Amino acid sequence: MKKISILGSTGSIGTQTLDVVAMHQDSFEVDGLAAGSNTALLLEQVRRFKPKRVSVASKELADDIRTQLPAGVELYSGDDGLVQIAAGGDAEYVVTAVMGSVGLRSTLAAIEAGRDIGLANKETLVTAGHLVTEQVRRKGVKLLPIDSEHSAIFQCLNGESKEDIASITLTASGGSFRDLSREQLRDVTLEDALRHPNWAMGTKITIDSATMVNKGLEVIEAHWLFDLTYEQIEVLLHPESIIHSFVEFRDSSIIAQLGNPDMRVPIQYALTYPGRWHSPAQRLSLAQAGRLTFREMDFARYPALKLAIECGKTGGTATTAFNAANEVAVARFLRREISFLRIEEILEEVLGRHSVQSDPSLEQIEECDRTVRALAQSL
Ligand SMILES: NC(=O)C1=CN([C@@H]2O[C@H](COP(=O)(O)OP(=O)(O)OC[C@H]3O[C@@H](n4cnc5c(N)ncnc54)[C@H](OP(=O)(O)O)[C@@H]3O)[C@@H](O)[C@H]2O)C=CC1
Ligand SMILES: CC(=O)[C@@H](O)[C@H](O)COP(=O)(O)O
Ligand SMILES: [Mn+2]
Repeated sequence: MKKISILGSTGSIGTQTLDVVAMHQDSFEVDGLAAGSNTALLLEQVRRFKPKRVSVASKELADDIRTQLPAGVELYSGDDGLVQIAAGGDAEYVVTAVMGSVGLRSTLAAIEAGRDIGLANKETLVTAGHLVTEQVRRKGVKLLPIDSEHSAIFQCLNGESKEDIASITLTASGGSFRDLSREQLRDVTLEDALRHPNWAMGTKITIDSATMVNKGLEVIEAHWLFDLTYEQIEVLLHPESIIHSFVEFRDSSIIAQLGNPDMRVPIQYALTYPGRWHSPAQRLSLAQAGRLTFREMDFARYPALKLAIECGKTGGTATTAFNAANEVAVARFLRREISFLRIEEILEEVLGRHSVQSDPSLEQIEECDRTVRALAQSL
């Protein structure tokens, strides 16, 4: 029995993690669940998976559900609530699946408590990768990637030595607007942007895929997870999302990981590593797929990807600022306050004004995150 807690249990990754748990009920016990504001779904999850502790985004939401929880279930709220689910109780493994840098403190708390991490919350590594990876090393815990590209790279590197890696390539679907020119992006709607061609995901990451910010965040995530230089990390357009990513070694061999786009596979692998268990995912038939296609990444078409990689190379608070500005810009687009192209403009404007601090402490990261959010909201 592996005891796990899930931060963001009501989201796309959170619910799919519980699908995996439900499929292997004799192997997992759910200790804690943290949700945001979807209390109806959280209560359903409580009835089904019987966690000992739960958390919601605010005290008001906690007050709403207090009387509906079974006796004995501990109830927490807010950012401290997330930390309680991450580091309290006796889970040995924490899945971090909240959206955004709000997940940073709870991820650090889970690592400090000696828990292995299944990491979906890529913003945590983008905003403070040096703090997270340093703490992982110090505590000797496992940091297992859930993001499909990083799970693919992790699988390709199994048993290989780091010195033999020439480069890794993250594949990109191209997102909802991959067949549109920049000119055509002027008039796109929120509904269009939310129609990802291959993956059903939360709203924020779906918009990030359309701007190609998602791939930028993933390049930075890969830098921290695999300790590679930015020069070793490449990006390739692959509209079918069948090859999830690949590694080229110094002898020119390439090892890739393939599968139908279904997040339950990388989620399960992160939970069962190094084991491979039966999964409900539909098997990939290459004969049926017929052909796989690739296009070189067009950095002029996707300027936010270029900017993200530049921030990664700069380091320090540049990636913190990039992430915070993006979270705010995407939230504003989702509220229909700004147009799709304005997201990129806000990123450019914020980064243009940002003074980078190198090797920032947690407090400096949080201060940068706060300041940039205020600026991105005001633009
Ligand atoms: N979806 C996917 O296929 C993939 C996602 N990822 C990454 O995984 C992470 C989650 O993505 P996804 O599942 O799509 O996102 P969703 O928006 O679907 O889910 C986000 C989850 O976080 C919770 N949450 C949001 N804010 C807070 C808060 N302040 N306190 C506590 N909980 C909060 C939400 O709660 P509620 O809904 O109750 O408000 C929800 O459970 C992101 O970092 C994303 O980049 C990576 C690869 C693939
Ligand atoms: C499923 C997953 O890992 C997402 O991050 C996915 O990669 C999004 O696809 P694109 O960013 O390639 O459109
Ligand atoms: Mn991904």
